[in-house]
Amino acid sequence: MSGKGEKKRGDKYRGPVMMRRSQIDSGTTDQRLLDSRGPSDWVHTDPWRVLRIQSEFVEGFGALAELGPAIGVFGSARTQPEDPFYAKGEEVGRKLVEAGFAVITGGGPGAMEAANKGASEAGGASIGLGIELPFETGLNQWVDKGINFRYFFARKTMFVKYSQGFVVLPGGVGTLDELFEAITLVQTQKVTSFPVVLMGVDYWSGLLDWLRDSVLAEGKISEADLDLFTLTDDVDLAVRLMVEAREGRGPTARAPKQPE
Ligand SMILES: C/C(=C\CNc1ncnc2c1ncn2[C@@H]1O[C@H](COP(=O)(O)O)[C@@H](O)[C@H]1O)CO
Repeated sequence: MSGKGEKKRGDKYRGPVMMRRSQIDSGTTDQRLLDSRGPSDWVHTDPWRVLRIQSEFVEGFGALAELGPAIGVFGSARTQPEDPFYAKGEEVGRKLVEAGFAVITGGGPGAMEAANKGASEAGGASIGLGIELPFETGLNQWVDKGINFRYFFARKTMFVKYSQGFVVLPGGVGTLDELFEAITLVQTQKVTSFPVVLMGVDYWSGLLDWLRDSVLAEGKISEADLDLFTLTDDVDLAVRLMVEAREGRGPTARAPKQPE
C-alpha cells in the first residue's frame, strides 16, 4: 500500500477503524464481547428495547412471508370447549382452510384454540401469534406454527399484514381491541378490500345498536362506517365474504387512498 492510506507498522485496525498511539486499545472485539461481565443495566434501556422490537418484526416477517392468503380469527381467551362458540370457532377454522386460507389467531386458549383446532384438523396452516402476558398461558396445542411476541403492537402488525380479513367471535377487551383496530384501519383506508365479520348475532347486536343509536346519532361516525362489518351466525357466509374479497369482488372493498 502507498500514499495517504498507507498502512504503517504499529497501526491497529478494528474493522474499518484505524487506531494509533494513545487511541490503541488492547485485545480484540471478540475478547471484549466474550470477557465482559460489566454492569447489565443497559439491557433495560430504550435503545436496547428498540433492537428487541426490531427483532420481533424481523422474526415475524421472516416466519410469515410465505404464508399465502390468511384470515385472522379473534375471540375470547375464556371460551370453554362446551360453549357453542367453541364449536363455531372450530367450524370457522375448518371452513377457512377448506376455502384455501391459512388461519391466524392469537395462539391462546378459548376461541383462538378452537379456530386453530379446526384449521389444523382440516390439514391447513394453523398459525398462532402468542403474546407474553403476566399470567403465562403459552401457545395452544393446535398451533402448528407459532411466534411469541413481547410487544402487542408488533404482533398487531403481523395480524394485519398477513390477514386478508377477520372473523371475530364473541370476546372481551382483547377481542374488542383487535376488532376496533381492524375497523380503524379499514375506515382510514390503511387497508382495503378487508372484510370484518362479527360472528354471533345475539352477542354483537348490542354493540351495533349502540354504534347506530349513539355513535352515529351523535355524528361521530358516518352511515357507511356501519357497513364496514357484517354481522352473522353463518360461517359459510363469513367464508364466502373472505373468498369474494380475495377475488376482488367483495362489497367491503373501498377505493384505495390516493398516494400522498
Ligand atoms: C385470559 C387467559 C389467557 C390469555 N391468553 C392469551 N393468549 C393469547 N392471546 C390473547 C390472550 N388473551 C387475550 N389475547 C388476545 O386478545 C383476544 C382475546 O381477548 P379477550 O379479552 O379474551 O377477548 C384474542 O384474540 C388474542 O389475540 C386465560 O383464560
